[in-house]
Amino acid sequence: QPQCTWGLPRHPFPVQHLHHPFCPSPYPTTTKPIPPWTHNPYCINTSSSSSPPWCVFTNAALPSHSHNPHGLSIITTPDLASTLFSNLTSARLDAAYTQPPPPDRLFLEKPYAVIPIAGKGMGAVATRRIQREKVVMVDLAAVLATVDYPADVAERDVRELLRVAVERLGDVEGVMGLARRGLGDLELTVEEDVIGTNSFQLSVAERGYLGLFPEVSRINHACKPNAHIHFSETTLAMTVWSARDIEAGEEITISYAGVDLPSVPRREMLSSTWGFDCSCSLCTAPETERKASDDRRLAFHKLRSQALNLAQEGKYKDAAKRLKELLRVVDEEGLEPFIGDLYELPARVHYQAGDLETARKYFEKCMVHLQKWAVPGPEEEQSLENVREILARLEVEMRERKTSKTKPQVYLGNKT
Ligand SMILES: C[S@@+](CC[C@H](N)C(=O)[O-])C[C@H]1O[C@@H](n2cnc3c(N)ncnc32)[C@H](O)[C@@H]1O
Repeated sequence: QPQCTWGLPRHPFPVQHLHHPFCPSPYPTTTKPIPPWTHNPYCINTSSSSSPPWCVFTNAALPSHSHNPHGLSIITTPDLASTLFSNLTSARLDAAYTQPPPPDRLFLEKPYAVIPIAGKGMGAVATRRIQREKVVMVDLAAVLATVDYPADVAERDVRELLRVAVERLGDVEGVMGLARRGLGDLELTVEEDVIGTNSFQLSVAERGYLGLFPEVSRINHACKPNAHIHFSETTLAMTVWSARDIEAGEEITISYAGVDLPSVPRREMLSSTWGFDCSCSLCTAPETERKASDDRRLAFHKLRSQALNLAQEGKYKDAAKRLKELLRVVDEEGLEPFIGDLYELPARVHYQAGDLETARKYFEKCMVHLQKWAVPGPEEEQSLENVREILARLEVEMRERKTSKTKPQVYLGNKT
């Protein structure tokens, strides 16, 4: 590969301190922007000469297939920007918008419209019936802003970076027109208000970012939502999946907080982090209904920690009993679509308890959950590979069991 992703020739020898040791940093700039950026990076230097500058990197034409691309601005260091963009090849981006293929992915036309919702500003409402487990929306980040500034970066510089990040986007009005909380006392700039009101906290390449997704950010929160979101570090896109059948005319909702939280911490989190008092159907339901939901969510946490402790003590049959009860509670509370990463626990516990049939059922559920990452990144690929291997080994073991009645022999641990 003679060239680096951002168009510069590779170093003949690796440079140790760079994330991409064979690629020069795209900073300092040349007079012409270096692809994939459509603008020269806008950078501020920190007072320490040894720390890297913090810059805005923009490609105003992404996603490239869109008629009205909102663009992507990343606020980070040059090395980190190159890490993010080296993943974001056009093939991967295309895949984010075409994977999974129908029938799991919905049609070319949007199955929703953004319209006013009483008491919540705007919101996304289904314009047709959406079956459970369909891709409803895919949205590339418009702004990814680091939350890891070193202490010597001044507040006014952070504001300036945000201003430039938004100003350079392909659809500035679209982004500036998103919801704002307008926290008067804090004297926020419009960009800060928009980002603070609409962004999700994300981890990319093990760093913390605020991610703004203009289309997803029109979806309101519900404590018992009918859709869920997946963010891919590989494509920097957020995918919205329906969690149950959604009827035409029904509002599409996601959870901004942990979907398993009981009402008090949930409402506190929504108020402190997102700045609003939740008026979703669960929060406005009669007291008895809210209490029943809280009881189930508390039981969920209690049963999970009991099952974990019992499994650690090697009491797999008791752990399996707790997990059976836990999954009943999950079902009753309608949380089943949101707990995909929990299935590994019952899978392993049932395996250790000698119930290979049930273990296989849960490993298959793990697989379905992992496959939901529309375009899996390297970590998801590895997890998928692990589960595939486990399932193959289980099949062999089940066949052997049928002939000789032995106890489980293989420990289904992660590959080291
Ligand atoms: C990410 S935006 C969602 C879209 C927004 N309603 C709009 O008009 O663009 C978050 C804002 O929507 C409103 N919101 C979202 N979910 C809500 C809920 N469950 N109850 C009340 N307000 C909500 C709050 O004003 C919140 O600050």
